Amino acid sequence: MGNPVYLALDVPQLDAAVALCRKVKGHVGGVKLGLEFFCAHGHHGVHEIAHVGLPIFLDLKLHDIPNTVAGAMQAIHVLEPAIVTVHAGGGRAMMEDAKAAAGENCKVVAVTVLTSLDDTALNRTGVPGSAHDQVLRLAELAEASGLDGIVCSGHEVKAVHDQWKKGFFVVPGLRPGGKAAGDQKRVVTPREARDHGASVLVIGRPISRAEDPLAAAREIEGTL
Ligand SMILES: O=C(O)c1cc(=O)[nH]c(=O)n1[C@@H]1O[C@H](COP(=O)(O)O)[C@@H](O)[C@H]1O
Repeated sequence: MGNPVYLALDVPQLDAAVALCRKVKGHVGGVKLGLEFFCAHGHHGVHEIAHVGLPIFLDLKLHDIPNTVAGAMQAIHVLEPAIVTVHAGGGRAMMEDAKAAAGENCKVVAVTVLTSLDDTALNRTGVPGSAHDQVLRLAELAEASGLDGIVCSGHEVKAVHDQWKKGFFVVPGLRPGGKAAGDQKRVVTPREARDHGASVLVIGRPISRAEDPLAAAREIEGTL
């Protein structure tokens, strides 16, 4: 298996994002372009990053009525992303239509409970119980909707993997030992996530904000 680390390019400047990608190429398996990047640089920015030659994970967290989400999926076909995210909270019909509209080579994965939420913050959104149970419920719905997998934290990935053997599991909220969690609440190390069944490890600031991003990427690679 190749390097499972996808670098989250949550960097405002396009030239800085391209330079960072070039620097760590060979020590990450792909790059994740999220809302900050896409809102600032759109299709043009994705094309610029694609020239670096790493697989692209387009993390747009689509969440709308089925027709609108399917239209958005069709509009990003040309960018040939390897992975795209939608929110599981959009429901079964939305996920089914998103998958049907995605290209053949594009994995569609559902965001379950954001890694920035703990149980208390989740309960305040009106969802009772634990983040763990909600992730398992939404994973079941994503599988029934024909998606490839889900996004969850390293706290849940083992249980989800036990329930959905062939699922594709994206795990963010990763911090190599001792690194500041920041806004993340449900955090594990990259190695723990991998050992518990993660398919993709999403890592942003521990690499992008490191004094030496290449050294940070290499160090993480060495722990896997
Ligand atoms: O869908 C995601 O990638 C995602 C889901 C989630 O629950 N939590 C989460 O942090 N992410 C993304 O993963 C990345 C984590 O970045 P760092 O906290 O800097 O490593 C960010 O780009 C987030 O948008």
